[in-house]
Amino acid sequence: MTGQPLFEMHDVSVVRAGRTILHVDDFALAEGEHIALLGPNGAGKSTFIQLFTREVMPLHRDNPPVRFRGNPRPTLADVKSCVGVVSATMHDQVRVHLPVIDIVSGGVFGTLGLPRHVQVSDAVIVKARESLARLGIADLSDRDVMTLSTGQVRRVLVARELVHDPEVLVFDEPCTGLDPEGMYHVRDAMRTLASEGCSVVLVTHYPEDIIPAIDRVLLIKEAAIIADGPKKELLNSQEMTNLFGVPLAVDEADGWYSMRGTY
Ligand SMILES: Nc1ncnc2c1ncn2[C@@H]1O[C@H](COP(=O)(O)OP(=O)(O)OP(=O)(O)O)[C@@H](O)[C@H]1O
Repeated sequence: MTGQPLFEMHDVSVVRAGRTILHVDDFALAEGEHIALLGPNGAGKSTFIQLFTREVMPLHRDNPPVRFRGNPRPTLADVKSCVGVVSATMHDQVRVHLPVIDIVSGGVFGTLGLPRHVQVSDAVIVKARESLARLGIADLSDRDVMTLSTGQVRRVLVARELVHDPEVLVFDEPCTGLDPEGMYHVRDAMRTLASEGCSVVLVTHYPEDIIPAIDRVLLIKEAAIIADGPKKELLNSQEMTNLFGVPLAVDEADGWYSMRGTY
């Protein structure tokens, strides 16, 4: 790795209710790098992401265990200025009748719609329309978000993150609850953004979500990183069977992976 990493961890422990829910010996993510975190329910993936986004603090160490661009004490604002997050949890919060353009413009304020009494500038609206166009959903701009399909809302939430030009986009289980059409478009959005130079950090249970541009895979199980390396070495039947604890077979075609149970 050349240059200063975007994010590094050394001897990091997160403890909740007296239990270590994640321990990381060493990890570094380079600027612009794409990565997928794969692991079973409760493994510690979201905790890992929340360390990155400064929503979770590790146990104190004399030598700061987490650094963001070399800074041992980055603020939430430092991280938010360059990292966007799209998650199914955020999706659950979309429960108001608002035009899509307001949802996307709200990304500038970090809110799901536009805050009361806020007059949004023309520049923000232009940026929001551009973000929708980047994802191929410009035609949804004036629709009531509550009338969209689950897959369309998920893409609107990606567009909402794009309004502040993130350098890194975290996709936390982005395809959960989507039908094949929704999955297709969300994976296509990840593909487009990665090809445009945005670093993609993906959290998933399924190799199918891992777009070809992601080469590095982190396997997380029982609060620890059990493997960190190129996907061609880790996305195979043996590693997946060990990771999820049931017999699984992995196939690859044109850089895309698929996984099924063997019985
Ligand atoms: N505040 C908390 N108090 C106690 N336990 C917690 C707390 N937060 C998380 N945990 C536990 O820590 C473990 C790791 O949680 P985490 O959400 O990071 O897992 P995950 O890999 O993202 O799981 P999933 O795939 O189900 O989303 C889980 O067993 C969870 O129950």
